[in-house]
Amino acid sequence: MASSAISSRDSGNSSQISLKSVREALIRLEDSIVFSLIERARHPYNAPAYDRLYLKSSGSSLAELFVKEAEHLHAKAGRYENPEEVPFFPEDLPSPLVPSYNYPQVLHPAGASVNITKTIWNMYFNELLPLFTAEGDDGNYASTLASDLVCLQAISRRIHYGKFVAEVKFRDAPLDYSSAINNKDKDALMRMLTFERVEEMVKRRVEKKAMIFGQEVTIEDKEDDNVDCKVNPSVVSRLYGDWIIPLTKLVEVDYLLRRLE
Ligand SMILES: C=C(O[C@@H]1C=C(C(=O)O)C=C[C@H]1O)C(=O)O
Repeated sequence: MASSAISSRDSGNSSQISLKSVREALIRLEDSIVFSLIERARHPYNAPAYDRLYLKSSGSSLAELFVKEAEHLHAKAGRYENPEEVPFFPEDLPSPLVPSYNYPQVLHPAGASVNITKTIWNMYFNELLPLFTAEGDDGNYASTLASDLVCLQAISRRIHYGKFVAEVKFRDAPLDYSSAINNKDKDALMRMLTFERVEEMVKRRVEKKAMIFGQEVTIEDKEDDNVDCKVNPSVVSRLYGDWIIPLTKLVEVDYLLRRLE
């Protein structure tokens, strides 16, 4: 299954994007998110990596420096040319060194600029990380932050995918959406784009993925059903229920409000 609904080389005509293909991309991103959390959980919380006082002279945390510098490198390699990718520190990013790739232009230009990375950053470091890491400090801050970066990128990509979801929903019912957009009626937009049954399925599926992907695999058959998971499946379900799904919907509403500019 492709991880993107729109940017694969042979996807051709951008108008072929559908709610089904976008939802398939979201399902594939669940795997990336669950695996990234499992990788991060190899290390304890490692508080100095996030403490601005730890790097005495810089005024930033090691986490901020790490993500900024990584994004500079990724920008040079062309990462942010893809409309699915949103940097956490868009200021002063270098231009790509690579020739441009012709990504299909699916999004409305005004909506393309929706960016809620600050909210995602605060949620990840202040709320989520303490829920799935053990207390403690093993000193491995570089590999810890490399894992944080992968988590942040996967979660942010999933949430900002709401732009594509919203574009498809708009194209499927332009008259209904246009009237709510013209009235700036956020509640009506939220009601129109919400599918509770789909959300319930997503939460149940990610919990199951965390259970399956996070098991210790042995060659003997296990008799014990009480397997220890590398990341608590109920934390993954909560991550989706409390943060990823509501923030995806926030991106959808923000995108739609700019869709007719
Ligand atoms: C992303 C969608 O929009 C909403 C958000 C969902 C999500 O974040 O998983 C699921 C259903 C909808 O309420 C969608 O319809 O697929």
